[in-house]
Amino acid sequence: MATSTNISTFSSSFLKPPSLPLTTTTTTTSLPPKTLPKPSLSHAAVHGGDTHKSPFALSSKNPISDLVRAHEPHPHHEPDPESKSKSHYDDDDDDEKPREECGVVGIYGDPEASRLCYLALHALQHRGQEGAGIVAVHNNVLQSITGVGLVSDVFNESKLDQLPGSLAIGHVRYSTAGQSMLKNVQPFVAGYRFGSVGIAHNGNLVNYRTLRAKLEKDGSIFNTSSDTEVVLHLIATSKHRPFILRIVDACEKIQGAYSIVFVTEDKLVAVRDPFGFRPLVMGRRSNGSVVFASETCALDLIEATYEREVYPGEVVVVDKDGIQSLCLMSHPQPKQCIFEHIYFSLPNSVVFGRSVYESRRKFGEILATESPVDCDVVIAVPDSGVVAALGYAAKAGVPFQQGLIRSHYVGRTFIEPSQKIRDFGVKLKLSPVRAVLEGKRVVVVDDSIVRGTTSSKIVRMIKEAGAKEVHMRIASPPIIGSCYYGVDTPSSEELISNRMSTEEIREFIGSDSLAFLPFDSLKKLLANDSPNYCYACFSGNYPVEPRELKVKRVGDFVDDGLNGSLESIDGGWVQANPTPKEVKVVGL
Ligand SMILES: O=P(O)(O)OC[C@H]1O[C@H](OP(=O)(O)OP(=O)(O)O)[C@H](O)[C@@H]1O
Ligand SMILES: NC(=O)CC[C@H](N)C(=O)O
Repeated sequence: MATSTNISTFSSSFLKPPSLPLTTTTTTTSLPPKTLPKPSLSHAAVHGGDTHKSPFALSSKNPISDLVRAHEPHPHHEPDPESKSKSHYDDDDDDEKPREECGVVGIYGDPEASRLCYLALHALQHRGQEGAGIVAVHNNVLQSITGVGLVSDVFNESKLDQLPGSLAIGHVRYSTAGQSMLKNVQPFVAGYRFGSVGIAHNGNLVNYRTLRAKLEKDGSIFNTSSDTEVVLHLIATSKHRPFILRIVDACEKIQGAYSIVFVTEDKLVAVRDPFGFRPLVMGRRSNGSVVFASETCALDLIEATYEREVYPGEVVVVDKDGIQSLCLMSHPQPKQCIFEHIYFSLPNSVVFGRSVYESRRKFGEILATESPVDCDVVIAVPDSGVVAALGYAAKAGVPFQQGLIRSHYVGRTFIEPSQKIRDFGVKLKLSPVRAVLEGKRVVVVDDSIVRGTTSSKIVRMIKEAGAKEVHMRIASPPIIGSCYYGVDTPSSEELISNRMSTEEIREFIGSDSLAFLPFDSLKKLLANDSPNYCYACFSGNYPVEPRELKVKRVGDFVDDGLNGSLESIDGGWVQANPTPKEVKVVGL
C-alpha cells in the first residue's frame, strides 16, 4: 500500500493558551522550572483502600500524591434528558461492519523504546489498520513519525533509527471520529505553554463536538477532525498545575470512552475513563521498564510481564521518581466493552481480567447447549468465529472442520471486476471447502451479525458448495444499538436485529436455522462480573448518553472556507488552502 508519512520534531514552543495548534518547532528549549502549588482539583484521589489497590508503591518523592483530594460524584452519572437519539456519531465511512478499534502502547525506561513500541503495534495491528505512529522522547524533544496504512507500511529500520530514546508511545488507528487521513493519525503531539505533550487514544468521546465548539469560540485552532485533539486543547487551557493535574482537569471535562497514553519530556501517563470502556493493561520488562498496552498480546510479544489493568478512572504516572497512581474521579460501576470479548481482542489476550479465548469457547458451548441441532460438521467463519466454533463442536460432540478458508492477503481495498461477480467481497476473503461441506448438515459459527450481509453471502456460498443444510449459530446476542464508545458500528436503524426478528433474519440470510447467544446466558456466564460490562449494543442502554447527534457525514459537509467550525473542515483543515502543510517535515 502506498503510504504517506509525517516525521516531525516537537519541543517546547511556549504557546499561550487557549490556542494549541499542532504545529511544530525545531527549536530545542529547556523547560521552565515546574512549580507544584496547592491542589485545586476536587475530584482526584489517590488510589488505595480495598478497591483498586495498586501493586506498586503509591508513595514516592513526587509530590503529586500530596495534591489529591476526596471523591465526588461524577457528572457522567447524570443522564442527559435531551439526548435520546441512537444515531451514530459523525464521520464514519461506508463500511458495513463493526470495525476494530485503536490500539495504544507506551514504554518508559527502555533504551529501545520506539522499537518495542513498533513490535507492540504489530501485535495490536488487528485493532486498527488505517494508520500508525510512534512518538519517542530524546534529549527532552518529542520526535514523531506517523503514516497511513499498516505498521509495516509506516515503519522501517531507518525510520525507527530516527526515534531514539527510552520513552515512547505508539498508536494504530481505526477512525471513530474524524476521517481516515494522515492528519488524523495518532499519536498527536503539541507544544503548550509549559512543554510538549503527545497523546495516543483508544475510544470515542461523546461530547467532543460541544467541547470543540467552546474551545474554538475561545480562540483555539484545531488541526485535525479527530475527537482526540480536544484533550490536548483542554490540557493547554487548563489553569491547573502541575501537568498531571491538567490531565485530570481535562479528563473531568471529556465524556465517553478513553484509554489514553500521554508522553511528555520526562513522563509517561496512562489514563482509563471511569467506566473502563476500553481495555488498558500494564506490564514490566525484566530490565524494569514499564509498559502500557491495549491488550496483553502486545506485552507478550515484547516479553513484558502482565502486572495488572489500569483501573477504570485511574491515572498512572511513570517518571524518574517511580510510579504514581491517582484516582481520576469517583468510580461509577465499570462498564467494560463486552464486544472486546466477542470480536475485537485477540483470543490470546486477557482482557478485563478474563481470557478472551475462554470467553469465546464458552459462548460456543452455550450455543451448543441452548440451540442444539442435528449436524455432521461444525465450521467457523474465520477468524473471529473459530474459538466459539471449537467450543460448539466440543460440547456437541461433532467434528470441527475448516469449511471456509480465509485469505490473509486481502486488504481493505481491491479492484472489483468490471463484470459483476456475485458476493465478490466475501468470495475474495473466504473460500468454501467442498470436501468438508458437500452433502453435509453444517453448523456455521460466527461472532456477530450486524447488517446481515456477510451471513447471507456465506450461507449461499456454503450451499453452493453442496451443503445439505446450513445452521447459523452466532456467538453474541442480537446487536440492536450502535456503539458510541469506540466501535464503529452502523447507525441503529441499519442493524438488522433492530428491524427483524430472529426468524425474519433467518429467512433473510437463507439458513435452515439461526440462533444467537442468549443475552441472559451471557450475563450468567460473567456471573458477579456481569454488572461491570457495557451491553449497550445488545440492550440500547447507554452508560454515558451520547449527547451529540450525527446529522451528516464529514464528506457531506459544505465547506465555506470561512470559519473553523467542524462543518467547514475536511480532516481538520479549512478547505480554502488546497495543499495545507500540516507539520514541519524533517528527514523524509
Ligand atoms: O452482518 P454483517 O454486517 O455482514 O457483519 C458481520 C460480520 O462482520 C464481521 O466480520 P468482518 O467481515 O469484519 O471480518 P473479520 O471477522 O475477519 O474481522 C463479523 O465477524 C461478521 O462476520
Ligand atoms: N478506534 C478508536 O479508538 C479511535 C480513536 C479516535 N476516536 C479516532 O477516531 O482516532
